[in-house]
Parts: sequence; structure tokens; C-alpha cells
Amino acid sequence: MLYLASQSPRRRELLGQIGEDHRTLDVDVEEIRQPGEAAKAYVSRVARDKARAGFARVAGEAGARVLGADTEVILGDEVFGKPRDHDDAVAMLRRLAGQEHRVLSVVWLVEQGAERCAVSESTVRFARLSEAAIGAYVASGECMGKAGAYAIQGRAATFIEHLAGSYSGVMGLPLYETSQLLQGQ
Ligand SMILES: Cc1cn([C@H]2C[C@H](O)[C@@H](COP(=O)(O)OP(=O)(O)OP(=O)(O)O)O2)c(=O)[nH]c1=O
Repeated sequence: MLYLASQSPRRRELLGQIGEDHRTLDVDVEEIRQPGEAAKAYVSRVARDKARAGFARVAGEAGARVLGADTEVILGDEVFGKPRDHDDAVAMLRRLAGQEHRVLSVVWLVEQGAERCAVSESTVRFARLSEAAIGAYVASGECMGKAGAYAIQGRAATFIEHLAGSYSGVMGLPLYETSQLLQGQ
């Protein structure tokens, strides 16, 4: 049985999109970047911790495989996770406006005796945004629970001038890379 160790509705929907039959596991992993920890190392560590925490719950089942993922928005050396509140979301969107940033999604697959991962890195360019546009977006509530305080699959689609990489990766689960991982590639 394949498990997805995630509480993210986007990840559940995305894994369903490619027809992968799975069950979900609710895991709670602390997302705190260590001082000096490189962005990619941090995203990978958190994704692996989620997959390991999930696997610990089902390790007794023969053939259990567990996916865990993490997505973060990276601007220069800064890592933007999910905003704490609306003020934090406004501050993130002000920084992203008119700029190009990276979105890093790492997926780990943990099973008995093996742990493997896949990485997806995308580049997203935001249009310049007025204070009114940022205010209206944050008031819509869509920013909450999303890395970088935006959702490409939602109204924030109107902010994105250019994307190079993986749409599903930005949304939280890179489907090409995940399917390669599941096929053992
Ligand atoms: C950039 C971006 C992120 N997101 C979401 C995907 C993730 O759910 C979230 C990033 O937070 P994560 O910490 O990666 O995931 P999560 O806490 O939501 O879920 P879990 O740890 O249980 O798997 O941001 C979008 O939905 N759209 C976007 O465009």
C-alpha cells in the first residue's frame, strides 16, 4: 500500500490526479531551518522527516511505502514558508512582487530498507503588484497555508508572468518526479 504523509489537500488531490491509489497519514513535523542550513538541504530534510514519521506508523505492514514532501519559496537566500498571519503574508508578497524567485519541492519515498528522493526546482516571475492588489489578495484568505503566501492554482495565477519548471511542483507535489520515484527510476 502507498501512503502519503501529508495534511495538504493539494498534495492529496495531485497524487489522485495521476491515478496513484493511496491512503493519507496525518503527520506533524517541525519546520524550522537551522542556522546556516542551505535552502535545499532544509527542504529535503523536512520532506524526509515527514516520510519517515509516516513510515514509523505503518512500518509493520508488508509492502508499505510512504511519500513525504515539502515545498518552500526561495528569494535570494531567504526561505519563505507558510505565513504566520496576514501581516506576514503582505510582507512576503511585497518582497515577491516584480521579482523572480525559486520554488523548491522535494519528495521522499520511504519503504523497508530504502529511502529515495526527487527534487523539483522551478522559477517563477511575479508581476509588479500594487498595495491594493496585495491587500485584496490577502483579504481573500487564499494566502494562508501556502508557502510564499500564494497559490498558483488560485487567484495568484493572475500575478505570475512566467513559470519555468513544474506547475505541480509549485503547487506542492511534482508529478513527473513523483511518478519516476514510484516507478523506481
Ligand atoms: C507556492 C505554492 C504553495 N502551495 C502550498 C503547497 C503546500 O501545501 C504548502 C507548503 O507547505 P508544506 O510545509 O510544504 O506542506 P503543508 O504543511 O501544507 O502539508 P504537509 O506538511 O502536511 O504535507 O503550500 C500551494 O498550494 N500553491 C502554491 O502555489
